Amino acid sequence: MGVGEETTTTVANLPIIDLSAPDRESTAATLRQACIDFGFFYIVNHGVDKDLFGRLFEESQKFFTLPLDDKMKIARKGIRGYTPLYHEKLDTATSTKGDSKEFLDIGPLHDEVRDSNQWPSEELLPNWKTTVEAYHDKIMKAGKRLYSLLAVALNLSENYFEDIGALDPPMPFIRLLRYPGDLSYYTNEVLGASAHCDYGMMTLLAIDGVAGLQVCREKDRQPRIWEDVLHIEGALVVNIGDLTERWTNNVFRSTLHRVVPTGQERYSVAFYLDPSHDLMVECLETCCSESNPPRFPPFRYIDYLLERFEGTFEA
Ligand SMILES: O=C(O)CCC(=O)C(=O)O
Ligand SMILES: [Fe+2]
Repeated sequence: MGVGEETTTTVANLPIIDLSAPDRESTAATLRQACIDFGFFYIVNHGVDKDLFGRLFEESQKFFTLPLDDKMKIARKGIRGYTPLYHEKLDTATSTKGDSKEFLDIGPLHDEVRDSNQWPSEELLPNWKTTVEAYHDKIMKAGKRLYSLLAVALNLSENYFEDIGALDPPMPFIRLLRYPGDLSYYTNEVLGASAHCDYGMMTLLAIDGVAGLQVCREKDRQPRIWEDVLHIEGALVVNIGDLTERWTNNVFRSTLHRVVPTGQERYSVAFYLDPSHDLMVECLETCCSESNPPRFPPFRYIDYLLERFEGTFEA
């Protein structure tokens, strides 16, 4: 767990945002406060039903249960495909081997790039692709609702992110993750996911009910205080990424988080809701003023993203 870090006993009391609530102004106000206080919240009534979550986790489990040779047939090329245990290290400040997790990244599914994805063999897993595509479809719809709610929460027009081309095209990634249950895969330094902030706009995370996810609200304070994020049946956990922190001039926070081992195997599915790679990101007009000037110069999203990836993957 690292020197100077406390073990956690408290539970993060994260706000719950109802995506289908009729009063959008009041939902947006709750979202704003959640992004200022925590950078993490739950969403409910998001349009992904229990049956689809069930099928998604079932297919995920089937993939990770395949022999390593089969999984390596779709080993990561660029930023898509399978990454075995210990090959990614989210906390680049530590000198140990990578995180104890394996995962499969499925990139955007719009027409021009959908063929760049690597899918498990249809003979081995006949329902895999259709299940992940169905999940992508539903969660992207939830993501678009979040985009407009976020705009309202920032005192911008509801279509703000669409109007500036953030969805032109959107570049979301689905990451299916498995953390081994056997504690011999971990050490004090090797966690399931080492402490990190997400890079992009927002992450919508489906977790399977096994504990392990923790947040640290004060990233610069030592020792770090970690709080457990509990699973709420049917809810997704959402967190703000560094891109949004910069976009909002640090008004919304991108919160440090990690996954610690519990002795139980754990599955999760992250949906990184990322904007168009060519998007120019500059401080939102509602987040700066003469007395509070922008803290970050404008940047093109892909340039920033590639910089963030540096050093996290083993060559
Ligand atoms: O598996 C989890 O619960 C967290 C995953 C995560 O933080 C990430 O993929 O960025
Ligand atoms: Fe994360």
